[in-house]
Amino acid sequence: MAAALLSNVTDHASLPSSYVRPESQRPCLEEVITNANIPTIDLTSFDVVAQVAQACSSYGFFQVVNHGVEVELIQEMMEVALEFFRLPAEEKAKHYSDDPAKKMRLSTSFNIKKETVRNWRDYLRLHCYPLDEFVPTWPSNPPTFKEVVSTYCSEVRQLGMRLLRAISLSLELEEDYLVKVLGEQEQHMAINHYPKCPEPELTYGLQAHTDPNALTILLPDPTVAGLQVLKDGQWIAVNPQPNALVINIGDQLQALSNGRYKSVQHRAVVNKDKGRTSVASFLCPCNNAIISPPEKLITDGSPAMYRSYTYDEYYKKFWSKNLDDVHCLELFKS
Ligand SMILES: O=C(O)CCC(=O)C(=O)O
Ligand SMILES: [Fe+2]
Repeated sequence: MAAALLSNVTDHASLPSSYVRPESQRPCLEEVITNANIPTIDLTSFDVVAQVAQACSSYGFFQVVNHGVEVELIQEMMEVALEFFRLPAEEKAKHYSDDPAKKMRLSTSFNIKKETVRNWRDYLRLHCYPLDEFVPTWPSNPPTFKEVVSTYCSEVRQLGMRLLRAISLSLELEEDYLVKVLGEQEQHMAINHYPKCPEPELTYGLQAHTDPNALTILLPDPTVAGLQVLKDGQWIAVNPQPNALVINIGDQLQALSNGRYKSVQHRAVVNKDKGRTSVASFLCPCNNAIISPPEKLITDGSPAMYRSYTYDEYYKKFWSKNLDDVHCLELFKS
């Protein structure tokens, strides 16, 4: 099974047809805007809430600096992620699974049982909260994996809570509104690895999608750009900044903000000369959290956009679909 992993092959001579997108769905790399970038917010600035409001309503994406996650830890996290994908095929095979219900699995593409065209990506998905429940199930190779990743997860969680409080305030809600509604949040991680690709203009590392969770904190590869964000119908390249983390609003914050903040489409493209690695941390509502727009954000001019639902219902629907299908939130419109 693990033979399916892209990272088991050092140099791919040509792009297998299963990865080739139809002409109308290719990335058109020459049309991507590379000199714009998403907003950067210094979390020590005095007007963080106003900057968050601006970034969330205009881009749904921003980078943060002075975010409190130690620089050495960020570097160690990236290093252990790279090391993991360099492990021998037999070692990686132990973790391989295509079943999205598994709480720890190494897989490839996105959802190979549902999709028609593959994505040029391998990924390791982990559940990360509570740590003492899940760390024992994680890979023990590389030997520093558990320690580095668990420390990174706790720091990122703290940052996530801080951001959720700023986002609540930016919506003129009580500071702990979102943290309370989301309940005992789950935390998932996707360590994405996109090897060098022989024909990057024909495929994606990860096709356009929105994140189904509440808030995502991405550690991008500092050496190569690849993440692109849709803004006013155009794809903007996110140029990684040293030690910055990339934040985006997921589907649940779009619903909980009654559509004021958008869970924006983004994608990862690949390139010929360099592999790329990214580490996405997803804060997810607890399964029985009720997602429903706050009274305060429902007005005559903006009625409730979505019906109430539990996150469990949403997440099951999300994984039962292919990313090419209609957007999952559309199915929850009131
Ligand atoms: O690799 C990236 O830059 C994006 C990853 C991503 O969007 C995801 O894992 O949901
Ligand atoms: Fe994503």
